Amino acid sequence: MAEVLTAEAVRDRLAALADWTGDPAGISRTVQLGSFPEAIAVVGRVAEVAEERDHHPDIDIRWRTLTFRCTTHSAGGVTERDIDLARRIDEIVRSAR
Ligand SMILES: C[C@H](O)[C@H](O)[C@H]1CNC2=NC(N)=NC(=O)C2=N1
Repeated sequence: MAEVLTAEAVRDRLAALADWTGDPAGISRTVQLGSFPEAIAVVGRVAEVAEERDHHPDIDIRWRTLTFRCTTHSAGGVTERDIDLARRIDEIVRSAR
């Protein structure tokens, strides 16, 4: 099972993920899309990636604003799997804008 990163390791990884904040309990990013359908399309693409990886972010949907929170529930905190998922979410958001 993936190990929970230390606070220092999370800070280190977040230095390369400019839009994300967090700590060993979880990392999150809020993003506003152009419209509700665009936001839902992003959620759909993130859902595909999450299913492929069997690793799922918590997602809050408020009209066209999405908040993604990544933590590994089975490990009780942030692991490298969450860092990888955050990078993929960034790619999906980038290509949707
Ligand atoms: C059985 C299956 O592997 C688990 O339930 C997966 C599914 N997706 C998951 N996603 C996340 N973020 N954390 C988990 O611990 C997790 N567990």
